Amino acid sequence: MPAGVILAGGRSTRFGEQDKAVADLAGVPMLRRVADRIGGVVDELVINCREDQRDAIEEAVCDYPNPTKFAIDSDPDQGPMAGIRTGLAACDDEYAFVVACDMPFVDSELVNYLFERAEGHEAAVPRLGDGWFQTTHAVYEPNPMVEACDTALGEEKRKIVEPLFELDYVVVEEEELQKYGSLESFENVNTKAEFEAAVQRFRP
Ligand SMILES: Nc1nc2c(ncn2[C@@H]2O[C@H](COP(=O)(O)OP(=O)(O)OP(=O)(O)O)[C@@H](O)[C@H]2O)c(=O)[nH]1
Repeated sequence: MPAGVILAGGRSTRFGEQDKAVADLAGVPMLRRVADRIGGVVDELVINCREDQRDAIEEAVCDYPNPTKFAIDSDPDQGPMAGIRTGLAACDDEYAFVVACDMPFVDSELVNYLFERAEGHEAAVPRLGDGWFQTTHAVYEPNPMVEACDTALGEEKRKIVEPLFELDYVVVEEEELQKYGSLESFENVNTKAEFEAAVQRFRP
């Protein structure tokens, strides 16, 4: 089975004081909810974060059933693309699903489908009806994507779609995604209000 990479190296500025990765989402840290949701479709889990986040995140995944490793940012605050790069560089697998720590509704059926669509290509990237590529909810072949991120970062191109254009990638459109899973998968939690709304949805 392939790997899962959870991105958690952001500063949660819209969220407030606390690191949203480990915020208690109806009894379970948010990042752990993401990990649990994808646990059946990935065998190893790579967590990208800063060194100062590590202890709290380690506690959140200490009893996670699959092998877990950390990919720590040597140069923090370089944006999500740098996080994707660091996370993927720690993967030995043929493919990896990259997901943000603030996507607690991630749907494993969709993740499975993205792995299928990536076969024979270097990436499978969803695109929703609004036209945005969901690069932090996508499957990549680690080596080519790491190389493409290095090129983009080296040229100071910070847009997260930039490395894609170096890859043989397939776009998975909203209409297709809907047939295989729930679009809730792409919802992310940025603010306290969004977090409270998510808590209500997780409460029995
Ligand atoms: N490694 C790394 N990951 C990042 C960085 N910035 C954002 N991310 C991750 O990328 C994903 C999407 O980022 P955002 O939703 O903007 O999260 P954030 O940056 O923590 O939140 P804001 O500060 O409110 O923008 C999250 O999983 C973040 O943890 C960064 O500078 N480095």
